[in-house]
Amino acid sequence: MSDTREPILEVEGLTKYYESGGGVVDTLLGRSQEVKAVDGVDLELYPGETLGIVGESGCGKTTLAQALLRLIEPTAGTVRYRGEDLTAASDDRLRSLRKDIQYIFQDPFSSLNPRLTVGDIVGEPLDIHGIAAGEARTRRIDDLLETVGLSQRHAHRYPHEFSGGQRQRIGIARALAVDPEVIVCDEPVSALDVSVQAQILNLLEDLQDEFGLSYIVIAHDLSVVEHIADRVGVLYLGEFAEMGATGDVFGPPHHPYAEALLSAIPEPDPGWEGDRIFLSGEVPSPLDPPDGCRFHTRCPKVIQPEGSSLSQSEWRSLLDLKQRLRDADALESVTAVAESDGGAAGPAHLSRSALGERVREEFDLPSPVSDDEAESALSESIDRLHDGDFDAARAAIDDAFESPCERTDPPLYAVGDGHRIACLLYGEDYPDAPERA
Ligand SMILES: Nc1ncnc2c1ncn2[C@@H]1O[C@H](COP(=O)(O)OP(=O)(O)OP(=O)(O)O)[C@@H](O)[C@H]1O
Repeated sequence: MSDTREPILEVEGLTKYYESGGGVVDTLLGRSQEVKAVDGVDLELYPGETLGIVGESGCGKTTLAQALLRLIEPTAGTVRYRGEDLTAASDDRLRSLRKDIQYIFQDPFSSLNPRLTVGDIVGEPLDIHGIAAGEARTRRIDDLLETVGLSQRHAHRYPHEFSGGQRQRIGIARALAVDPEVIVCDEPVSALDVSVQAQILNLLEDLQDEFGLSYIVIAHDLSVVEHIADRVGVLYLGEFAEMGATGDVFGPPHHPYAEALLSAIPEPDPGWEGDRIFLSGEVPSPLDPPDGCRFHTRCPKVIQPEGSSLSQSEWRSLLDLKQRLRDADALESVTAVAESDGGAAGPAHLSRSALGERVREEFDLPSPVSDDEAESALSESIDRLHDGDFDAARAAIDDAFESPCERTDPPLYAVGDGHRIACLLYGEDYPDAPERA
């Protein structure tokens, strides 16, 4: 969806690196590492729309949401609200801007002050911003409680007397108190029972219609954003992998990461087995994100060098082996088959052919693999491993198996109207890529 309207919120290059001191020795040596939680994110939010932001745990969703509002200080980048740069605003100005941009926290159990009555929780922002006092304040609180489906009599009770869904309603009433234009909702329903989730999402939608609100909704659950968002951004290791209208992101073409996330959405039909895509490996550490495309270490569609005749699954497995060899400092850390085959002495005592078999079995590689050159590089690497020469084993495989995805960090390529995907498959250098929309 291309939009000719002016965005209400415009974010450019937003970056948040956390300092991670490491251990005592690192500190003494003056070494500190940076957790690259959010790394140069651009986004726009248009008036009256809902932008969903999805991704696995740890991909930087909460950091992005909080850096947007300067609840944590961004390391770099700008956030413009109606043209005004929030990142350059004075503390006073920021306080006043926070009236327009509100934040709803993930956990309604811990985000409400247990010592305040519901009336005072909802009334607090009215006091802070000097919006209403006395009877007007009481009336406003009563109205707000009714707006979110609670009632006046709840004003004198305490948060612990309410269910999870009701507490989230209190959080929403509190956010609405100052008449905001934008609400950032951080996992607004993930702490709630499934039956209550739909009620809260419906409430958010009703309030959007009634008050013309714009939302950013953070969720790890794709079905939540499918339900509520007009556009969706898929975050991976602090960067957007894909962004577009919800219907476009949920349909092809996909970023391979988004495709894997979508394949994991449970279907209502219990007999449905589907084509779930299992990603290899763990999410890499944001302390040291992979070079090139951040997803290449797990991507099922990682690009092969020209002329390769390997199957895609062989290629993926060879890159997994290459990664394991890079990180390895002992044979045991390459292949986990130590005790059963090598006895107590470990895999170092395996014969050459047994070691080869174990490596192929563990990485799901046939013997031979379907490309002659690749087979000879793999055999050479296994030979060197058997000699205990890690550098040579690494070199044999490093040179032979190189993907452009390891070198080039893809920009977000336009694949349709307002639909963008950060994957080299959609770049001009790869004409075999799936057809553009
Ligand atoms: N204060 C902090 N100091 C150091 N690292 C942090 C800090 N807060 C978050 N991180 C790291 O930043 C990365 C992104 O975290 P963030 O909480 O933003 O992700 P998320 O997608 O919201 O995850 P979740 O859904 O689990 O909350 C993670 O690796 C996390 O460990």
